[in-house]
Amino acid sequence: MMSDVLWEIVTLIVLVVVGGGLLLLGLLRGGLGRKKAAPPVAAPSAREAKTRGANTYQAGSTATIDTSKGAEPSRPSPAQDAPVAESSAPAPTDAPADQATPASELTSDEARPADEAVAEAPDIEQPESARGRMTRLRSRLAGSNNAMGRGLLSVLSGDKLDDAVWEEVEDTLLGADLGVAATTEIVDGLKRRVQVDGSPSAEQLESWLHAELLAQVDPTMDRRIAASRIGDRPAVVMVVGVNGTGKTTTVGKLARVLVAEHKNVVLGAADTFRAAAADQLETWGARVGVPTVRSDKDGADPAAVAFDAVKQGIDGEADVVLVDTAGRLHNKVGLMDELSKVKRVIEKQSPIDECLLVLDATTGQNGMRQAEIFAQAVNVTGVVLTKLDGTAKGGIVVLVQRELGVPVKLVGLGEGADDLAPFDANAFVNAVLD
Ligand SMILES: Nc1nc2c(ncn2[C@@H]2O[C@H](COP(=O)(O)OP(=O)(O)OP(=O)(O)O)[C@@H](O)[C@H]2O)c(=O)[nH]1
Repeated sequence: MMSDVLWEIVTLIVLVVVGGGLLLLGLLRGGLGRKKAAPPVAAPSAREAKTRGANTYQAGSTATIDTSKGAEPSRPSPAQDAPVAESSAPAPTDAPADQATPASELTSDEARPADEAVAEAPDIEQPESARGRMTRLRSRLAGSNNAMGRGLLSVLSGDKLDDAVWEEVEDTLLGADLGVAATTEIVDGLKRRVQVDGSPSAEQLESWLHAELLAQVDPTMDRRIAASRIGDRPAVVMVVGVNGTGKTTTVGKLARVLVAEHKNVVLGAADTFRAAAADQLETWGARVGVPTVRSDKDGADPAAVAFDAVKQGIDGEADVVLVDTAGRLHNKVGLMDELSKVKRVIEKQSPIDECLLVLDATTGQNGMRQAEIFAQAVNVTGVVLTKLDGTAKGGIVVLVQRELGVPVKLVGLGEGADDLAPFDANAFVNAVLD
């Protein structure tokens, strides 16, 4: 009896010990199993953490002066010869176009590893010197405009110089957009010389024609551009003109001309009407290491942008500030008001030393009407005639100078980045009579 009770107690103890052990084991295994099944929490990569923490750089209304301007020039970029229309694409890099990042969207260098930032820095191009550009581009000018010269010379080289011949000379000059007054003066001048000389040789006639044309183009006009510091401040150049005439392109090309002359340039993107205009200008500037002052807001106040650009030019001791403006003409009063306001606001800090009017040479008389409207709003000091490579109407040079009383200072002779040349009266007449 006693041994039966003992056995029952021993069995009970064994069961309790084994059961407890199993329970403990089960609990332990269950706990570990649950831990294993939980998804791992990935630790953020160092790069992700930095990017999240970094501020995205947004170009504000003032840009910092790009100190890379003085940096050693890199090899010329193939983009230099690309059509200018393509310059509205993102800033030139060696990356394919769809990978290139517009300057306004760049993240600050803090956000990327140093080697990456270096690899993506835009190449600084070395623009071609402006000297002799018109001679280099002479074939472009001659290509379309020497039809007028050849026509005149062939008419004048006939057997006799009668009324029919003079009429044909007049028609050719008028057809090349010289305008009535200049045409009459040229024909009268030639007639007078013929009366004195009797029967001139073909060479003599050509040299008279050269002299008459040159007198009309007027080599004595002062075609220099205010682009050097005046006293203790930068020169301020305002560029006006109808959209599509090549205004923004001209400001970009002019910046290149000035950089080639070792000028320290600041660009002001005060054409806030067309959203892409500021990007386009900034791209031109970046190519030659020139800072662009802009606003990222569409339709921002152009006068405020112009003010900031001039301020940056003054503070940074630049040589020259080039201010691009909008030129929509559908509302003449609005345009005049806007341009006058830009002018007024700039003049709170500095006089405007130069106001260049950009005209498309292919628009002929229509362009002249536009020119007059601009001349009423601002004090135009010089004309840039663009697309002279694409027209046989080079006589517009003479017409525009007569009508506005200001010289043609620069001519656009192609879509290439260095196809803007200082206007040279002799080279122009030589090309026409080539
Ligand atoms: N053939 C030729 N094309 C030119 C010349 N200058 C500019 N262009 C072209 O003219 C077109 C218009 O140029 P833009 O600079 O965008 O015109 P814009 O007047 O500034 O227009 P907005 O920026 O809207 O004010 C572009 O396709 C240029 O490549 C030139 O001298 N010759």
